Amino acid sequence: MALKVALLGCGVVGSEVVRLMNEQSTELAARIGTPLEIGGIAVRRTGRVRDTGLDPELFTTDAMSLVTRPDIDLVVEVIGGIEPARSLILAAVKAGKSVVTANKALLAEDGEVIHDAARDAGVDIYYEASVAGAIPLLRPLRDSLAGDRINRVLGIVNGTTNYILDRMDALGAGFAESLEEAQALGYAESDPTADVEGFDAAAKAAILARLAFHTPVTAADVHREGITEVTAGDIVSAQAMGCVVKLLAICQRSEDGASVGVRVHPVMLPREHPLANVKEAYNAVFVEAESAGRLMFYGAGAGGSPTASAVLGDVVAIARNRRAGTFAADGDDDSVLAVHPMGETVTRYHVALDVADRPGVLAAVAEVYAANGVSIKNVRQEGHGEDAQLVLVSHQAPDAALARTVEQLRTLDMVRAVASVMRVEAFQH
Ligand SMILES: NC(=O)c1ccc[n+]([C@@H]2O[C@H](COP(=O)([O-])OP(=O)(O)OC[C@H]3O[C@@H](n4cnc5c(N)ncnc54)[C@H](O)[C@@H]3O)[C@@H](O)[C@H]2O)c1
Ligand SMILES: N[C@@H](CCO)C(=O)O
Ligand code: NA
Repeated sequence: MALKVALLGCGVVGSEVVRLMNEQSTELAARIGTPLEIGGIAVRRTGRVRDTGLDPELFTTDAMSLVTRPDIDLVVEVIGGIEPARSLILAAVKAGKSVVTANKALLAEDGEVIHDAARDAGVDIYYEASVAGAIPLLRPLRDSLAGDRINRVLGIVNGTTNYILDRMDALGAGFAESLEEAQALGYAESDPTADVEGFDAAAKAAILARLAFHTPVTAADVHREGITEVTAGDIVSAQAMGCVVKLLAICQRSEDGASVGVRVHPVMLPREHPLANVKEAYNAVFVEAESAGRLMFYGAGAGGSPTASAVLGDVVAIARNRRAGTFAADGDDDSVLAVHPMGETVTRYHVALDVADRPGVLAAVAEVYAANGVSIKNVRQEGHGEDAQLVLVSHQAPDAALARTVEQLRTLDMVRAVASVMRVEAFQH
């Protein structure tokens, strides 16, 4: 008997899922031990002629009836957004169907409800495509690393912003013109807010943190800063330190192990770090685990066919589970660690100050750092006379103390302007 798949959404990803299921039907059937068949495709409008080679009767606008149809075994949700995706997934799960979804926004907002429902119903929910597209990442975190203790995850999980920052680094271009170029090439959407403001990366950070630390984390727990304020001057400052600027999703266990911090913001990263060499719109995730050490996962984070590859991998995994008469309950959130606020997260700051080159300036600046309990790692001066710049890199300190330091530096008479402020990341050990 064929395994019947209901497809919800036939856009960029959905249409590639259809194409690959058709093209690889023989291989997929061999791998699963039974043929895969598309039982129905939910679309917003059925009017358009579709170039899928499929029976037009398969298309429906009634997604709810499709997901609960008794002959459907498995539902693939590639509509995106919160509703109706959430109601459709919950209805499918309650009707005993396993689900594959690429929907990071929904999983980051309401993942626990969906995972609990799947566990209660004894069905699978797989979502490899939701973070870093084609890159096998979530199942390695969930399965291969289940015997280890993960301390930190650093990820370039948004291709659009990586492309923009890469152009700024390579060409000295500004943010606005790099964004325009990304849009012209089809990397950035016409409304790029979710990417450039870090919402997309924050949703992915929540999903990664949940899997890495076995604890519930939602998008609301993630501190988020995008790249719209990164200037050509920041990039030059980074280059002067042998760094590149990257937008990172960072999920980090606190030193005492009692809590986790989850954040998305631009960082300066030394060029020798493997993530610094992730160019264009590629994604990569760097995992630091107690026993496994440093691991990196690299590849295409988006695009119809890479994302469909991850979706189909999940379909095969679920099909194999079904044949074995089992399902793989997702991370049972055994830890329930607190998520600490950004102010308590330990970070380091790079700060460049436009100052006049006069006696007492460095002392006054150093005093502000000292008053906030922040130790300076190194300081250098660029230029001289009225055009001097002091560049300071701090040791690690709570982010709140560093942010306070910068605010107080702004009020010093001898500081003409705070030219660049950015957190610095490096290898942890
Ligand atoms: N495109 C990528 O590279 C990529 C990568 C990783 C994850 N994803 C995720 O995959 C999902 C789909 O992304 P996409 O790029 O294919 O989006 P898309 O906009 O191209 O496709 C979504 C499709 O769903 C349809 N749709 C909307 N509401 C519907 C409804 N109620 N019933 C039936 N169909 C409906 C839309 O008409 C559209 O054709 C999203 O969750 C996205 O975050 C996409
Ligand atoms: N918009 C995302 C792709 C989908 O996750 C990116 O730029 O990486
Ligand atoms: Na992935």
